[in-house]
Amino acid sequence: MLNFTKMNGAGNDFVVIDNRDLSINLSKEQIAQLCDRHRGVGADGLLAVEPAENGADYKFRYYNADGGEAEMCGNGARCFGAYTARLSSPTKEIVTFETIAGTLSAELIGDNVRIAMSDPFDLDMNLPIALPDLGNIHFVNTGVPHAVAYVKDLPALDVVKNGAAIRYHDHFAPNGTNANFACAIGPDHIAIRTYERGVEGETLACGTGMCASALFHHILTGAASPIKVDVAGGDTLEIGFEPLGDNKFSNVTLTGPADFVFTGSIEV
Ligand SMILES: N[C@@H](CCC[C@H](N)C(=O)O)C(=O)O
Repeated sequence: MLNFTKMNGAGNDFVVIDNRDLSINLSKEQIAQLCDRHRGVGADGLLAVEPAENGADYKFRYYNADGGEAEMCGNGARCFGAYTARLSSPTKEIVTFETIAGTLSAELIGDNVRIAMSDPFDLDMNLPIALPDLGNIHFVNTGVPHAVAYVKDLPALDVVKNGAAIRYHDHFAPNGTNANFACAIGPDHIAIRTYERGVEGETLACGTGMCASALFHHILTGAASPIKVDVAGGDTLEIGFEPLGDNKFSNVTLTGPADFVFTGSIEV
């Protein structure tokens, strides 16, 4: 029997397991089955809490719904922060955790959690990719790879068709990329929709995708930090950053909700 907690961050939902004693060994197939919305718990991904190896409080492991491990997940990091904060008594207000994308921290601020993200890298603009419904496509790695395209009519966009065309484009082979579609709705406010690698569909929110899209909004319009981001699930989150010039950034933060939904146990 596997005990788990179901959580979501702005509608991006996760199965969370406590594996601090490293007694749980799930195969890729078992993780995919747990995340299956018809045959399992149902989630966009699975988070596992493991013991840290580098002096942080915990180690963060993240698996997409297809069972493949990813370096980071922004919404997952907020849920991981809220979950691990409760593992100590009294509840911690700041938790640090190592991820494949570096050591991050989560700070509990009222009902929200703020993640201090790793510095973005590999930023590249106006990629040599032409797709019928889209304008210029940009790329940055904000913990995981993200392509961002600005579009005129976000609600009408076929995110699955266009997202898959970018995700599987030769330019991003062999690892592929997540794909975000953004439009400005105010000077420091954008709306985005995201196609997630490993879910192979649109999710209600993607934290690392919000960070990527906000950084390009700053580069393209000069909008100052923080930038508000509306996501498909209806929430508005906030991205902070410090521009260093030459399209480099530090102190990127992601602030938004992290909600506990239910706990349960399931046979695997
Ligand atoms: N949901 C995420 C990103 C999860 C990883 C992604 N699907 C990938 O494979 O790169 C987020 O909130 O950042």
